[in-house]
Amino acid sequence: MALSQLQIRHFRNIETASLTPAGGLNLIYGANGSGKTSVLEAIWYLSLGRSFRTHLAPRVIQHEQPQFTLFGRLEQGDRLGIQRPREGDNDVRINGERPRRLAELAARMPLQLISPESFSLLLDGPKARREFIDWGAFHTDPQFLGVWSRYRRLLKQRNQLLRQPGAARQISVWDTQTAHYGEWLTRLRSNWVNSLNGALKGIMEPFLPDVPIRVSFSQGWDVKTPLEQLLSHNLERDIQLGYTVSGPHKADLRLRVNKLPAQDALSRGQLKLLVCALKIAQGRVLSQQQQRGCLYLVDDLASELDHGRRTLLLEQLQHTGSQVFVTAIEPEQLAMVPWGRKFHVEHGRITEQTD
Ligand SMILES: Nc1ncnc2c1ncn2[C@@H]1O[C@H](COP(=O)(O)OP(=O)(O)OP(=O)(O)O)[C@@H](O)[C@H]1O
Repeated sequence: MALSQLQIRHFRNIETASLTPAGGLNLIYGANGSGKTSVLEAIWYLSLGRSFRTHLAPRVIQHEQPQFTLFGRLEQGDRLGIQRPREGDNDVRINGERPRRLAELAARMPLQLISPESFSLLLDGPKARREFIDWGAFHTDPQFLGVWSRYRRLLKQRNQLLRQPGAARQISVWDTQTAHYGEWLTRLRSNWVNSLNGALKGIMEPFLPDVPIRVSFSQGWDVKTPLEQLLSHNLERDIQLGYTVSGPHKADLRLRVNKLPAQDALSRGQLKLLVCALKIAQGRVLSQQQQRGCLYLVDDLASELDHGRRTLLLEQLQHTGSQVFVTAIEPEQLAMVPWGRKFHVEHGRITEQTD
């Protein structure tokens, strides 16, 4: 899966740009504030219908402009487009048609973002790690989205009923369904983490040799207890608290080094490498299971990494065989691999550079 064409109009400081990226490594370089991250943000927006920097979509529309437009063509021919006016919603098109769900965009263009903020995967609460697991389950199992949405709806309804006096009997009736979808969701997640663990071993070794990292799936409640039994057992407490305390909505990915949480045992550079290894492993399992890879967006690759680790990361990205977009301030910082294409960004203008 690769973008063979990208057009950006009135997005951040980019007035208009048209890129024909390489199927492999693409370098986007330029001074601070030139618009490099905005290119990655545009690709991300085109896949997910939102930014990774703000939840306020009008912020990404170029100042003084009424809307932005993004267009991408995938190598197998699909055409993706999004237009976003200051007032109103995204107008999304796939091959000229409005999709029923935004998720249809994401399904066509799986992305992994590695940025200086990616540490949050390890440092923040479990939500980011659940999303990380769910990314893989979503892209490899067509049932995932339906099962996940159903569980979320049932959980929301349960939490509403927990706050209604006298609804205990009604909750018990619904709990059979909640448990059914919750257990199903957990199986899909657990399958994904098992596959991920297999791929991670080989990837982690060159990144963090001699660091014994253990990755395990925590499903959100005691594995020995069936979910329906747990919900029934916790009902009184859940009513008192007004929400469902345990279940798949509390799932997490645990990363430990010698029994310590990874974030307490590793340096910042090592944490960045661990995040990179996890994201590269996600893409590898996807391509093994689906014969289609994901696209990697790597913002400010050089930060926190020494020359040897930068080389290693670039080589590992190259080995994925995926399309990769990397930003850097100085192209010389990343001259250790042959780049498919290089783009120079200056005050929002993007030009392809030939050596
Ligand atoms: N809505 C907008 N309209 C116009 N310009 C904007 C808008 N939002 C942000 N900008 C400007 O766009 C520029 C590009 O920002 P971007 O983060 O893409 O740069 P960058 O090249 O990645 O910088 P750095 O190397 O410092 O990370 C910034 O100067 C910013 O002030």
